[in-house]
Amino acid sequence: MGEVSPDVNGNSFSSSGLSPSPAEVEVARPCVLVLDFGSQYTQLIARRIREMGVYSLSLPGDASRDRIQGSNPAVIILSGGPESVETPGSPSLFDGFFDYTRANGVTVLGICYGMQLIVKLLGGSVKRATEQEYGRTEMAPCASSVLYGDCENVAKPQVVWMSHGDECVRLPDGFSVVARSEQGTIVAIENADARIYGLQYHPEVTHSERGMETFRRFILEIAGAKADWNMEDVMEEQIREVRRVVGTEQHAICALSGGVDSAVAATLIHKALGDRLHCVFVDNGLLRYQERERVMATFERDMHLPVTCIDASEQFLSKLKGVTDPEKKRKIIGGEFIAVFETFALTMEKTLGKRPRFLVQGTLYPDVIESCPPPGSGKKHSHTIKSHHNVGGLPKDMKFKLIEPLKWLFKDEVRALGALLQVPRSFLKRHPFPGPGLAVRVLGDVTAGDALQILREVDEIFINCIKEAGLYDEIWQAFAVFLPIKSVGVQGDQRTHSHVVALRAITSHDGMTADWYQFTPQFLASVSAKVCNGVRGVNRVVYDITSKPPATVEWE
Ligand SMILES: Nc1ncnc2c1ncn2[C@@H]1O[C@H](COP(=O)(O)OP(=O)(O)OP(=O)(O)O)[C@@H](O)[C@H]1O
Ligand SMILES: O=c1[nH]c(=O)c2[nH+]cn([C@@H]3O[C@H](COP(=O)(O)O)[C@@H](O)[C@H]3O)c2[nH]1
Ligand SMILES: NC(=O)CC[C@H](N)C(=O)O
Ligand SMILES: [Mg+2]
Repeated sequence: MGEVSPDVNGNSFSSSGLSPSPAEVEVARPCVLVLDFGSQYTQLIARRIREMGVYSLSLPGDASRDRIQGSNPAVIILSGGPESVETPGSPSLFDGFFDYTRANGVTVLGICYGMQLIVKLLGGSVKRATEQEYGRTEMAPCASSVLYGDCENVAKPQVVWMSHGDECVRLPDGFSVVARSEQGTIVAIENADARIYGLQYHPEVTHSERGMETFRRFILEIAGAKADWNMEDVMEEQIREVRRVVGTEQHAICALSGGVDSAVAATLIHKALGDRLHCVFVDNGLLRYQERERVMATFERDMHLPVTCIDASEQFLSKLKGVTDPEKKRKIIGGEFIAVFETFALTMEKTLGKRPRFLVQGTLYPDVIESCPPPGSGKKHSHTIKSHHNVGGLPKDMKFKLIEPLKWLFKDEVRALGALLQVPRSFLKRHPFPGPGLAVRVLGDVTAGDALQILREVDEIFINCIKEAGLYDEIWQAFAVFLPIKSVGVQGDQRTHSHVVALRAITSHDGMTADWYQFTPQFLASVSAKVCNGVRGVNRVVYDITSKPPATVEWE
């Protein structure tokens, strides 16, 4: 474990040992192997397995027989993916895959695309569905299966999370249907003799209410995997790894944002490097109401980390002037962040006598997944959903080597690691705030009119109302969005033609799937009144009632 491998930008980083690079896969220890067909959830599957204390790796879906065999899988999970199995050239398994699994007693589970692939390859049929299913769907087991605890849950409905447009319409010989959705779609299949199972929905996402129960039964009972892997080793492993990569002389800069991830990353790296770590917080002009003052005060008071604050707001905003394309905005912001860090490194060189060569970022796995396929994750079939500023938004020629100790972790794992590292609770409880900040919440040109100012005021009112109602901790993330449209209103008997703002609040565990938060109508009414009364230029407030999928959390 712990090879230095090139990251998405061609720089070096220390891989965490949680999701090894291909070079690290030559391990004889039996594992649960996730074969990746480009799902947004591949690492989530691997992570769910880690939560069960079971060792897990991932490889590309079309990996060769030798590569798969070399990783010694006791169980193979075929992930979902954006392609259709009916499209010529769509990713598939090596020839003779099922002969191999049968001969070696490997248990197989296909999820979504993975299930469709099983059905197609073994002689059943998959078609474009008349009704696509995205997000919340109700289904019920229709036959006794260990997946659902034998007879116990037959005919009992459960809410599951779907994301598919194709469906299995005829099963291969030896397979039976064990669950259907409320509209009759086949959502679970099995061939217990051949040890092959399939789920059309995503048991790995927390919004599938009993998904983990089913997933657990599959891994532990049906496949009989061993639970002998310990997540607490991660911290020690990372500290050792960072020391190895940075050595005893070099210095590192840590980009601190006031958010959970960078606070945890900084604490971890501080343990490894001590005062060779130099933290920097950037005011990019896209921060929330009084964010800079609040964050700097918290760093000093609670974290006792020396942090330099750099005001680069004019630099960011001038580059963003007139830019409306969301991906362009993200790339500009990623580039400007690095430009600021490089200038800071030069300043540090004057006092230290050497330039810090490493940049620590609190990048998480969801940032990476949605930005681009990371090497070593086995992902090469995924679509880019958005380029997170700290991953897909970075310039190719940057001079730092990246250290991203949380790169294979999800938010809730980071919070758990933070608690282990005694990061103050005030940090761990904060809602996530994206690096590109309000730029992805002002749709269109960020610098147009007083959009940023209006958004800051609306956001502050909304968050304060949530805090006053005691709801902050049960909501995963809440914010306002500035829409580049105006609507007609009547205020004080006068006709107004003013801005519309949207409010969004979600529940989630890891940012990968989310549901909208169900406020009471009274709460929404009071926020709406406060916003229209208190913020000049706004005469209409709407509430976003879309889950992820089909929407993402941020609007851009
Ligand atoms: N204003 C900023 N100044 C310096 N670094 C930043 C800033 N905003 C973001 N970053 C860097 O980008 C990384 C990714 O941002 P992201 O918002 O995902 O994480 P976070 O801010 O640490 O945590 P959270 O997701 O809880 O807000 C951060 O961990 C940090 O390293
Ligand atoms: O560091 C970040 N850099 C980014 O560029 C970025 N874009 C989105 N987010 C946050 O990630 C989570 C998932 O958001 P999306 O569903 O909008 O992709 C949510 O918590 C988002 O706020 C970002 N974080
Ligand atoms: N999430 C998935 O795996 C989707 C599989 C396939 N692309 C479909 O739409 O049915
Ligand atoms: Mg943040």
